[in-house]
Amino acid sequence: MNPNVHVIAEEVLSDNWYTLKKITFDYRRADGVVERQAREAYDRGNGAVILLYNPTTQRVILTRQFRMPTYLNGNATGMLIEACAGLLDEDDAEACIKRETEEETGYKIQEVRKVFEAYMSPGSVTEILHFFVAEYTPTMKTSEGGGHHDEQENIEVLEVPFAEALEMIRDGRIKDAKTILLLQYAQLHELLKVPVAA
Ligand SMILES: Nc1nc2c(ncn2[C@@H]2O[C@H](COP(=O)(O)OP(=O)(O)O[C@H]3O[C@H](CO)[C@@H](O)[C@H](O)[C@@H]3O)[C@@H](O)[C@H]2O)c(=O)[nH]1
Ligand SMILES: [Mg+2]
Repeated sequence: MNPNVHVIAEEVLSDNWYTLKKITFDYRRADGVVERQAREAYDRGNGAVILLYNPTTQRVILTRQFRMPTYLNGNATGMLIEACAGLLDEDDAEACIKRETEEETGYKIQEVRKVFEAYMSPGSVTEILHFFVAEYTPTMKTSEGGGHHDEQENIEVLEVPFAEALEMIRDGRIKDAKTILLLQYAQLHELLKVPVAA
């Protein structure tokens, strides 16, 4: 607990699919002056994301789906290429990401490795995201994937050469922060080889 923060009031502004609150609080600045502030916070729970990579074929598994908030903000088709991800429910992050991987991509994976956690939009969204990587092989593909039919997910599964995925960051075809973080993690830690450009 932070002794410089004293919450005065919490008001629920919206409680539909997720929850938007307005928090009024007193904040003691470094110079000792106490200021009253208000901040809105959107709580949609926490999430997990995973990069599936195959060191033999030098490929990664990504997904493509429609994301309305991006459609509202400059993404002409609303389609977004992302690493497989999902919101946590009662399960822990590792169990959640294994289940989500099977639902969305059709790969049934046993071994995952957690690499870091990050707040993705700390000024407005409460969510912390758990980042994973895992190796996949063609034999792990047990179904088509595509996401939950009940949840109208319509997720397309893409298998992309790693070098091309990195190129897609540079040319703007990949514009999702969690996906960029994981692809750059893979590059930094040499999970896959990137051919040296001629
Ligand atoms: N009806 C309705 N459904 C919603 C709404 N918001 C989300 N959903 C549905 O709730 C489900 C959530 O699917 P998940 O796969 O669990 O989550 P995600 O949306 O892929 O979230 C992942 O990506 C986010 C964006 O990068 C991350 O923020 C999140 O942590 C996670 O990694 C999806 O079927 C989505 O359509 C809503 O307002 N109304
Ligand atoms: Mg998802």
